[in-house]
Amino acid sequence: MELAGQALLDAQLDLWQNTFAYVKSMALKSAIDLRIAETIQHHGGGATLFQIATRAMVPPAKIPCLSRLMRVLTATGVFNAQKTRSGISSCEQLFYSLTPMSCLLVGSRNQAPITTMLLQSTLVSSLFELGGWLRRELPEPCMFHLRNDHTLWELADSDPKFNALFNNGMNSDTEFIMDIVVNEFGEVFHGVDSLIDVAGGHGAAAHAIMKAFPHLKCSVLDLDHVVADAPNDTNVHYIAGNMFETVPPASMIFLKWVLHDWGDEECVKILKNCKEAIPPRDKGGKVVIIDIVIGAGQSDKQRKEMQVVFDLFIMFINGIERDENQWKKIFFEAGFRDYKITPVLGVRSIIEVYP
Ligand SMILES: C[S@@+](CC[C@H](N)C(=O)[O-])C[C@H]1O[C@@H](n2cnc3c(N)ncnc32)[C@H](O)[C@@H]1O
Ligand SMILES: O=c1cc(-c2ccc(O)cc2)oc2c(O)c(O)ccc12
Repeated sequence: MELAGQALLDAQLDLWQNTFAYVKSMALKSAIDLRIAETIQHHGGGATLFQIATRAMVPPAKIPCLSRLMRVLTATGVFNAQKTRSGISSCEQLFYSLTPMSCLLVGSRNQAPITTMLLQSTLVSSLFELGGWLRRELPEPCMFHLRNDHTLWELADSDPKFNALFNNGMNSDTEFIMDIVVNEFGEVFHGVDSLIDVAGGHGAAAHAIMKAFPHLKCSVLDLDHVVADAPNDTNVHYIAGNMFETVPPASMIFLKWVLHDWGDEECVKILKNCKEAIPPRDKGGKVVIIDIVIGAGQSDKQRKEMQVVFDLFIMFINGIERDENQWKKIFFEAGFRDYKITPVLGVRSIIEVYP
């Protein structure tokens, strides 16, 4: 392909957009670190540069740099900026406000904890290993292990700060998505009287389900050290155990963001244990999975791109996002007979699996 003129410059622009994508990520991270969305909300939905600088403790000499950061965050749709005349001099100044994206950095649907977790250095730096990791023969450590000398789960177990960052991040995601699941797709839980949230962490999903359906008896199964730190002020019942060994009985088994951590063989093992835990289909038994199904649902470019980017991202812990055929294969190998994919959670789907 011989490019010339404008096409050549457009190609360079594409290259730069991909090369500098991380600068946008770091601008977003700094907006969270400096609590800019909270400052805008604190000032009634519109804040000046000076107000943002004051609450973020940015010294006067750095205000021009902060202004340049705000220019990027406005250009990339994180914030809006509007010119307004104010004060005695009636000079023009910018008022920054929230966009739908930055509304997710404040309030009850706050996604700042998961965004902070995703943009911290142990995770981001793992992806520096991608090229080298691809050249290594199997079996070998995942990118996270190569970079940090521990698996993610080992680090969570040994480093309380990392553990808190990870659990708070996962909790904020769970609260966000479960609010939609129970309010808009609550029929998934109809006819169910007991549920085990397998590998449910600190129980944010079980808590949301119990709040919406108080008759439902909800338990969380997770590893000893996770259950040891679980909150004790809820009606959720916590069970310390290993999903590869056994899953306690219930009419429904719930798995959110769990199977994408594991290869097919491990998933089949987990799903077989889930199948043993539930009654037959005509007695209401089913497994409900919240995960990505690549290619399911609206196939707009942005959604499809996010699904495959997420798949590459989760490779950092040897995880995988699956398409329908890949899911089908593990369901049938685990002995299930039927499944239904409802692709209604943005890039994620609700998958109901029947014995
Ligand atoms: C990505 S987190 C998902 C947590 C939760 N489902 C959510 O969406 O917030 C994966 C969870 O799997 C748990 N886990 C890993 N190995 C496990 C095992 N063998 N048995 C039970 N839980 C396990 C981890 O402790 C962690 O809480
Ligand atoms: O490192 C992660 C990140 C996530 C994740 C990303 C985006 C969200 O909105 C929620 C969660 O999920 C993970 C996960 O499920 C896992 O088992 C390991 C690592 C991560």
